[in-house]
Amino acid sequence: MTWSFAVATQRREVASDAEEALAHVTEVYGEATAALRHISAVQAAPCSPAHIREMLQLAEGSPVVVNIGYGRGDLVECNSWGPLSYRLEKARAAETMPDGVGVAVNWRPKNFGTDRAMLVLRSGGYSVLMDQRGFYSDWGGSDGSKLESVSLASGTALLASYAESRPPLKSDDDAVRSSFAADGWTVTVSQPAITFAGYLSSQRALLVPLAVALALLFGLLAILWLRYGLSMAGEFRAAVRRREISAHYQPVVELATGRCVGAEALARWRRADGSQVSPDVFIPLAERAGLIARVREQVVAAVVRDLGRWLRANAEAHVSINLSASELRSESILQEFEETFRVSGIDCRQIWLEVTETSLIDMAEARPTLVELRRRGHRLAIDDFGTGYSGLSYLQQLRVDILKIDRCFVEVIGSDAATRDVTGLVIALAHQLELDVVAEGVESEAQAAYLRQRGVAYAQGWLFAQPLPADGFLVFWSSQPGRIAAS
Ligand SMILES: Nc1nc2c(ncn2[C@@H]2O[C@H](COP(=O)(O)O[C@H]3[C@@H](O)[C@H](n4cnc5c(=O)[nH]c(N)nc54)O[C@@H]3COP(=O)(O)O)[C@@H](O)[C@H]2O)c(=O)[nH]1
Repeated sequence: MTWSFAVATQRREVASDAEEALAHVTEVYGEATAALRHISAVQAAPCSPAHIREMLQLAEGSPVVVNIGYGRGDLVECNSWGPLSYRLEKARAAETMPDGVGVAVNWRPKNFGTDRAMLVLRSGGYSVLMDQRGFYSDWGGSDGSKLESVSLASGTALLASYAESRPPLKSDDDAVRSSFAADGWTVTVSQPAITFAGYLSSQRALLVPLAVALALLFGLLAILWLRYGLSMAGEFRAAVRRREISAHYQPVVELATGRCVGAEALARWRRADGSQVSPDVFIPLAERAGLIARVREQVVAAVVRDLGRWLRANAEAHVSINLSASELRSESILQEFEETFRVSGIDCRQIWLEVTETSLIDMAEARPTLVELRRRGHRLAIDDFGTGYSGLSYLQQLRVDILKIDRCFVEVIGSDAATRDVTGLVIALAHQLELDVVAEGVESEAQAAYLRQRGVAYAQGWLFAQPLPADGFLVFWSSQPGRIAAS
């Protein structure tokens, strides 16, 4: 049971107790009015022995009536115990109940004990005395419920006794209260409000085993995750050692003509069981294990092996390669690239280099490497543009050539999302900076049309092609009108 459910349940319980209390009050009152009706119908001479006997029998036979008195004027002449030898004034009825019976509340008769509070029902010459404690006792509420007050419609509350004066209510304490009114009566029932600590303790029998079960489950999951992570890390390390990282190529198309102009190389790792592991998993693993440079080196080797001939045959085509932040911190990549592209005969201008905004946070470390790579002819692209945390200050410190608009700005095109307008602003900004724009993650013709209309030069995404193995990419390239595959 949840906490809010427990609170609502308590409120419902107190409300139902209030209804029950009111039923009890009207029942008690009903017994007294029944006695009043009965005695009013008796034909005996007033205050005769027969009349007094009737009054005594009724009082003794009723659980709620204490005494019945009779008198023709303002004084009681006789009651259930006999004719009165002293002067006793009748209680004055201050209110009238819906059934027409006049009542005096909280009457304190001298000869019944000083703390007893009586309700007196007046009709004809009769006064029926009820002990008001009867309203408060045996009303049958739930455990912890207390009948706080019984009042008349006027608001006058009935004391249970003068010794134990119930009203006025304390309205500012920590209790849940409910009032119910009907037939000229209003009752208020209360229960101490459940506290959260009390709730927890009441749920202990359920919560303790649940907590233990959850702790065991989490422990087990942590162990499995750790073992999986460790085995995955070990497996990956071995795969890198065996040079098993390959590349797939996602075509980049020119939006104005629809023609493929190049590709993005995306690292791929196929495990021994044939399953592919997403780069979203193994690239962070490589970063943590200090293996990212070796992964990138294998991707570059794959590009040279897979597409070297094609690049040499198509001087205007390009392949872009992702660089990680850690690789920009050292200059070792410079020598490696220099050698690789010189030996393979690939023009550096055909190798675009993608870096994310976030990797440029430490510009002082990244800048020298990137400036030198660009001087050699590589084109620099800012990947996932708009999703980094670096602000745009890097654009003042580093000359770049291309902005790759992140998928999240493309997928909102045509939707009602608040970021929809940002897409247009990002494109306008890139144009203002005289940069080429590549839109990522284009999946629909409507998105392509929007981008084309705003002068975006290039796009990649499932609308055109998924990342393809080298063979598939070359088939895609040569199927374009006017394109020839490398022979
Ligand atoms: N440092 C390096 N990071 C790399 C390298 N290879 C990949 N990555 C990064 O891993 C991330 C996931 O890449 P991947 O699972 O390959 O996903 C790419 C595409 O498949 C996917 N994509 C392309 N088009 C669509 C599309 O229309 N819809 C859609 N839902 N997804 C699409 O996007 C990923 C390419 O993202 P990006 O690089 O931002 O262009 C990814 O962050 C890679 O960068 C690596 O060698 N080094």
